[in-house]
Amino acid sequence: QTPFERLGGEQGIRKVVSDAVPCLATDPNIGIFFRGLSADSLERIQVCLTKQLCAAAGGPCTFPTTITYTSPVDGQQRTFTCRPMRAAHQGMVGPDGKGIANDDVDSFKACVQKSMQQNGVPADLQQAVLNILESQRNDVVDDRNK
Ligand code: HEM
Repeated sequence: QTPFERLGGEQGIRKVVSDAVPCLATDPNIGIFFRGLSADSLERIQVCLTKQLCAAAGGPCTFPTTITYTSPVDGQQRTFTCRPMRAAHQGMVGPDGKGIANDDVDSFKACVQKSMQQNGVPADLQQAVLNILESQRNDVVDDRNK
C-alpha cells in the first residue's frame, strides 16, 4: 500500500486537511494569516494542499495543478491553479511586517499532526506526511527570514 492508500485516498487526506483548519485559524503564531483569508481562499488552500499531499504520497494527482472547487460563498464551481510553494508563500506580510518564519512552519506542521492524531493516522504515516511538509520549508519560509 502507498501512503496515499493508507491515508484513505483523496477523501482521507481532505479530512485531515479540513480538520487542521480550526487549529491553523486559532494558532497564536500563524492564526492571524488564516483568519484574514476569504472563505474562497480558505477552500482553495484546502483543495490545493490535498492535491499536493495526494501527489507526494503516491496518489494519482499532480501538483501544481488546476483545481475545481465549490465556492463556500455561493455554491458555484470555480477553477483555480494551485501555485508552487515558493510563489504562494514568499513575500507574504504578517502583522509584524515580516513574512513566514521558521517557527511558523513548525506551527503549521503541529496543526496537521494534531489533525492526523485526531483521525487515527498511524505514527509512521504521520511521520511520512510531516516529512513531505518539512521538505518544503525552504520554499515556504520567507527569504528575508533566513
Ligand atoms: C510546509 C508547509 C506548508 C505547505 C505544504 C503549505 C501549502 C499551501 C498550499 C498548497 C497553498 C495554496 C497554494 C496557492 O494558493 O496557490 C497555500 C497557501 C497559503 N499558505 Fe501555506 N503551506 C505551508 C506553510 C504555511 C505557513 C507556515 C503559513 C503561515 C502563515 C502559510 C500560509 C498560507 C496562506 C496565508 C496561503 C494563502 C495564500 C493566498 O491565498 O494568496 N502556509 N499553502
